[in-house]
Amino acid sequence: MIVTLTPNPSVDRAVVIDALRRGEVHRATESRIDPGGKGVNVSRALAAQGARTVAVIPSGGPAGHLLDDLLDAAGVPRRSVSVGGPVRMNVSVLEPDGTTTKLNEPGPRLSGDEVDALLATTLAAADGAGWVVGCGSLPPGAPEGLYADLVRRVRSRGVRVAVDSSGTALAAAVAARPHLVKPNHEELAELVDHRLPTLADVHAAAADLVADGIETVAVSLGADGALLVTADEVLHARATITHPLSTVGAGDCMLAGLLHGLSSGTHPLDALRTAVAWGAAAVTLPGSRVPAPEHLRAIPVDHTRSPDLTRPLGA
Ligand SMILES: Nc1ncnc2c1ncn2[C@@H]1O[C@H](COP(=O)(O)OP(=O)(O)O)[C@@H](O)[C@H]1O
Ligand SMILES: O=P(O)(O)OC[C@H]1O[C@](O)(COP(=O)(O)O)[C@@H](O)[C@@H]1O
Repeated sequence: MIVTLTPNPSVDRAVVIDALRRGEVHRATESRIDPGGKGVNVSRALAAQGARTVAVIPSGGPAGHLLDDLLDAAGVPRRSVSVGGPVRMNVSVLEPDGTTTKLNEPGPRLSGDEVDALLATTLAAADGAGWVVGCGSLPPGAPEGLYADLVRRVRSRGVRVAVDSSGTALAAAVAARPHLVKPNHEELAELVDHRLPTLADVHAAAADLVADGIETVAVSLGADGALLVTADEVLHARATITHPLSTVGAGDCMLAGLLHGLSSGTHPLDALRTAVAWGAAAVTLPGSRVPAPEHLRAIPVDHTRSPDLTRPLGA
């Protein structure tokens, strides 16, 4: 069982237009809504593959009701904590060449009691879980150290804990030593405060985090796949997708596949292969739709225990 905490979930609207031009009226050719927020997507991806999960979210306002309904309709188990402010609605603008522009709202302001209720609900759900994962940005009112607090409290219960966030929330969480972090390329560069142009740079930054006490650092690298670093191994996997449709939620599907693989006790290389297959399958689907088992069959994944670290990224 994998428990996800998304302190700032969303209803995601994806609109397809021919090309984005500032200041002009655009007529969308397609649109869809999905339940959103990073941990919500991790739970959706797990549930779509028949894996056990529960999503802990704050729920308030009309978008909160819609989010609850969308999750119920998708068969994603949830524990919603009622909050006063309205859940946010995020918009992704998708262009036919694969460019995705995301407009993310800040989210509702949470009170101290609401934050405490979210943590308490997550800890209650964590009893007997394989992993707990805290994901995404923090809404206004949530303390910067929320994930660090989550990490300490989940660890003290003997449960494994992961964090997928960015900026100061990620930096604070890293100091509390989660078992696993999943930054993307940009988030890792921001965390270590310098550019990471090659796989060797990504490896060095990830290895430093491992040396600081994080067991597994998995860095998602978009079309360059993902690098997984532990004290013993450096693993790389990637899948080639010729026509990406939407990258929204790909990182979340990748993390879901990784945690699923690791909790099934497979070797980390197999878990990374699963992760990359789930992430790559997600980019072949519209909006933040998560892959079903049939979407994974057509995704061949190259994987290696000895990656060429001199390779520039984005080549
Ligand atoms: N254009 C792409 N081609 C193939 N795989 C992709 C592509 N974009 C993303 N992926 C897959 O999805 C995963 C997550 O994507 P990434 O963009 O790194 O995450 P995030 O959404 O967190 O920024 C990658 O590790 C990779 O497996
Ligand atoms: O919490 P943040 O950083 O604002 O991100 C939330 C948004 O990111 C998503 O979780 C998608 O994440 P990724 O594209 O990074 O995988 C959306 O569902 C959601 O709208």
